[in-house]
Amino acid sequence: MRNIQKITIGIVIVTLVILVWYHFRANTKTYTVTPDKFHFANIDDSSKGGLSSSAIEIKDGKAYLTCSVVKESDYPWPYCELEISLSDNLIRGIDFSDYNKISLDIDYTTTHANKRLRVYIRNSHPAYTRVDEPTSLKFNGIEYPPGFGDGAIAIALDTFQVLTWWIADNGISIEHASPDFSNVPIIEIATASGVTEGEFEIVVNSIEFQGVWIEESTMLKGLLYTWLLLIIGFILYEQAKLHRRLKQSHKRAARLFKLNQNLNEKNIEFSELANRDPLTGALNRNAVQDWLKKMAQQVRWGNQNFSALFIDIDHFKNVNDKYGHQVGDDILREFVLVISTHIRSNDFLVRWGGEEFIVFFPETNGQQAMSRAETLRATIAAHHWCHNKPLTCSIGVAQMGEERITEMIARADEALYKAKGRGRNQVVCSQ
Ligand SMILES: Nc1nc2c(ncn2[C@@H]2O[C@H](COP(=O)(O)OP(=O)(O)OP(=O)(O)O)[C@@H](O)[C@H]2O)c(=O)[nH]1
Repeated sequence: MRNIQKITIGIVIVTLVILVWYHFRANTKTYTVTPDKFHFANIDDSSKGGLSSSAIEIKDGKAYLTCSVVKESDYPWPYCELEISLSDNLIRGIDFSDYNKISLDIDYTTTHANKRLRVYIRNSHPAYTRVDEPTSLKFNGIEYPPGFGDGAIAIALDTFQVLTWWIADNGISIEHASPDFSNVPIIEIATASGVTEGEFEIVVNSIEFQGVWIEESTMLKGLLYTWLLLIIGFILYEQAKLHRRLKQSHKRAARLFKLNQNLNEKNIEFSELANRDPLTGALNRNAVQDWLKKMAQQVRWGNQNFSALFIDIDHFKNVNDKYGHQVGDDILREFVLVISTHIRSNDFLVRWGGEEFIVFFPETNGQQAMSRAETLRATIAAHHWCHNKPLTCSIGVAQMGEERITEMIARADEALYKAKGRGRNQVVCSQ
């Protein structure tokens, strides 16, 4: 399996796991505020000159606050409340900014018509908190009717509001006028603001802050970016692969091109070799076969004269015997060179076998051929050879008549035979 497929399958599985995990709320985080962990205390207006009274009892992890609110005093806002200290000072509290709800399970009974409770989550900040002044803690507040036996009610923290009198009295800047839960040393649960008198019982069954480890939007963004990265990665990977393949195929094409060139060169070389005698470089029989057929046709149609010279080196065996085969080879090569330089460009010199050569003369009749044969014979006889000894040759001449090429060659051969018989180093023309 390709790597990209493995990565895709991996990310699909991770995506599904995250979605399932999110769906079943495994993402939820909680922070419980209980009397076991924190100090729960009762407060009432008696400390401020009021006549109200209250008592608190902690039992089975629950807090029971009973309270009699009495108005007949100079204190204008009688109340009682449950104060939960999350810290031993007003400066350092708990950071709940990562939570988005507070779940309150409170049973509330009262003789008063107002069945609501005030909940304050007090926040501390150096900008407005004074160490010895509890009212300087920010009032993030809400009022709600908890009911009795209704179970937990989750209240979104963003529904809390900062009390306007606290903002005004403390000269709070706009920057700090909005709810803040980043440093909470105190939570307060108090009777409603309009309460004047009556009997109250507040039972705090549980207080729990709720949040999520990862916000849904963050999670979705994360998944989206991961998929985008994967797609971009995939496109880049495919492009790189395509580029690589293209480069490889260019290289292959260049290699093939070179190979073809070499093959062509070799073909030319081989066909040359096939047409040439490897020792002397003179043409061989094969090289002139087609050309000879054409010439024979031309002669038959009366278009031209065509003659052949059958040339044989005299006593060549003696040369071999006396100077060695190697020198014999050198003389053969030299012989071809001398003849080649004394014939026309449209004449053909062919090594017919051993030390026998044929020169084909197109556009040449028997008389002209005799004359040129004589010149060649004289040139050979006058040449200064590599073994420093004179060398001669005998030549049989034939002009092509109404016959086949082989017949003309046979006649030239016969003439050569006659030349040899007459003492060599001479030219004899076939009649
Ligand atoms: N060095 C060399 N010798 C060759 C080659 N081909 C043929 N010969 C020799 O050519 C000689 C031909 O000898 P013969 O046919 O007896 O004739 P000759 O000695 O030339 O005498 P005449 O033709 O009668 O004048 C032989 O000794 C061959 O070995 C070759 O490629 N290289």
